[in-house]
Amino acid sequence: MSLTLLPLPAAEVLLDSAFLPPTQAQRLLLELTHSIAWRQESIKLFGKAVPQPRLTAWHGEPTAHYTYSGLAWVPQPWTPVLQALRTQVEAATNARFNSVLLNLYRTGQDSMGWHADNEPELGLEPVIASVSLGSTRRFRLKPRDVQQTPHPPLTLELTSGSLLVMRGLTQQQWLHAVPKTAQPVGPRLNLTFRRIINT
Ligand SMILES: O=C(O)CCC(=O)C(=O)O
Ligand SMILES: [Fe+2]
Repeated sequence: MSLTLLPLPAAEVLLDSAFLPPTQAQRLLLELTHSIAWRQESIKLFGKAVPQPRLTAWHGEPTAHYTYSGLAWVPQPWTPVLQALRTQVEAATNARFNSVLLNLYRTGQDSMGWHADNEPELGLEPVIASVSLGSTRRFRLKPRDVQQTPHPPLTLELTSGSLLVMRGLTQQQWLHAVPKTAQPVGPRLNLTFRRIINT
């Protein structure tokens, strides 16, 4: 399959719903669920530590320092499985990545709020490549400023083995989220490949 550009103003969002064969996606889901040292990090909200509603892990080159939601992340080293997937993602996107953030949404109650991946370490127009494994979850996108970018919010169903790419102005002009769902859903594992620019 191949990446298809979505017709959005002031954004470059591409989706390949069949990036990985279902058997590889299933194998990766099981392998990563068990081998990654998942952690539930807390973020500080009004001085109070609030646990994030998902499990996370961060792997990459030792030089790829990163601050995320006020947390200083020390990357774990690449594993052979993550390296192999990175090679596949680099070939499909024609981009280079030096780190990957992993998110495990255990149930429909796990989620990610509205945000942009616009940390200075990522540069002005980052390429972010997102691989989804396991249960389908809704991925929401909306303009940061609807006056400036008139477009209604949209929802993508990110299925197992899909590849979503955000690049160009997407992180400057748009926000994205993975909302909670009341539907009974199994675990979903998401990997976002990133390039950290250390200045
Ligand atoms: O789980 C997803 O699809 C999105 C993850 C995400 O937005 C992030 O890690 O910044
Ligand atoms: Fe994000």
